[in-house]
Amino acid sequence: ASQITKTQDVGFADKPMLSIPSKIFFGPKDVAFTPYDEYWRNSRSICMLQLLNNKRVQSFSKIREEETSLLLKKIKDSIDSSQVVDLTELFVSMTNDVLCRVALGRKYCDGEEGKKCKTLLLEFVELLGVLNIGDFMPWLAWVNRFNGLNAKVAAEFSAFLESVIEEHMETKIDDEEEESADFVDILLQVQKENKSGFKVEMDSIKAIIMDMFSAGTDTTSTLLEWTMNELLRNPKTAKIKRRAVIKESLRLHSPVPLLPREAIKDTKVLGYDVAAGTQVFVCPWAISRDPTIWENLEEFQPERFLDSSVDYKGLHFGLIPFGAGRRGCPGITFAKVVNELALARMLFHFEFSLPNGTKPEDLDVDEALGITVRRKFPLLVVASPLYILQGGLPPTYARQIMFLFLWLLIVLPNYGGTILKRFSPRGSLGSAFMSE
Ligand code: HEM
Repeated sequence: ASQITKTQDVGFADKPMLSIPSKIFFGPKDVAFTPYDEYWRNSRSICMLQLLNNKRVQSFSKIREEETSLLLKKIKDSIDSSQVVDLTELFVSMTNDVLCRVALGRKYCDGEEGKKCKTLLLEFVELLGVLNIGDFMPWLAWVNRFNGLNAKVAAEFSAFLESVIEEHMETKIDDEEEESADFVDILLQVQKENKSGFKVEMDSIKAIIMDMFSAGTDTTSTLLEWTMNELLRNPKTAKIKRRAVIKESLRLHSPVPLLPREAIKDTKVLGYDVAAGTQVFVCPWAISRDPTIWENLEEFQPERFLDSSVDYKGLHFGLIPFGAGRRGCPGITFAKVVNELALARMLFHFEFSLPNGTKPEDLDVDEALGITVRRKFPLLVVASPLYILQGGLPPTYARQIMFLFLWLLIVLPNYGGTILKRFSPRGSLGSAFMSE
């Protein structure tokens, strides 16, 4: 990994030309599947400087808060109706909705009307996980060509984005609204200003937006799903600081298992000859389970990160879930804040257990095949409120403040410790997360 993404980063910065992404991204004209050329440099720079920089990610905080509140409300509703919660479904919905609002300005997947749009989005992301055997063994290309069904999904998604872009073109945003601009607004602005001399065509806008969905939704919901999976299997670890928990989840379940690269010129890697055009796959999943790097590697032990400087930003090659080098993930900050907020809020408000008396150690950990490694089956849980005095999730904070006030005034000075221990043996769980 270090050879490919650091020492010889430029020499392996190309991506294999895969037939499905090339078709659905119009060339490809996105960022993730584009060869290492002038086009990639320009589109990547738009992503880094305009769409995913810290300031921009910060400007979407209200969207994150609202969408995580909605997630909590759905969990609360499940408690009120004594239903099992499908966390997988909730995470997929939340990440889609966040991306929809950030990229397109509003949710298109709400209500009955939106069901079709939701299915379309999910099918589109799935499409990228389809392996076209012909890309690797040309003589088998006939086995699964880019078939009619795939082409239909791609065309529908493209038409949907076109209508969204036209809608945006009709509504002008002024300078004051700059702060609340979504990705389509920003890309249209870059197209208009044409400062860098890079001509942003309509296909590029569509492809970059499509990239945000394909690279940002599945990966984020997969990470949330596996983190909850591991916290359910190892309840004690939830008390450990969340960053460590997320790092350990990324170590055991790198959402993207393979980083595809292509050699630009003839070279040598660790003594082996590698010819120009050779496809090379770095495997973060396997590296994270390498016994020469990790102890007790099958165990979920977030504490291993507590006194360690190892991070996932691409500098420690034993942990590269976001890749590394010039093709490394530009969405780390975006993903980090959504994940941390969703997890912290969920664990602060609720306790989760497995339905039908399933023991934590019996929770299945089967993985599905695809561009991301998701759980094979949905993660079903039973939720219960963590604090006995918590009166649900009011639309405003007024009720919570009132409860807090009463709690501080009457209950806490007298019986605080006893009550918390008695009714919520894991009371410190949420507090540990929120204290950060
Ligand atoms: C937990 C969440 C995420 C994970 C695990 C993840 C992981 C990755 C990985 C492994 C790569 C390939 C890196 C390489 O080849 O070295 C990548 C690329 C990329 N990611 Fe992410 N990602 C996540 C979230 C996001 C988000 C939220 C966005 C945008 C909204 C995003 C946008 C991209 C883009 C555009 C690329 C292509 C970069 C290029 O080829 O230059 N990712 N990501």
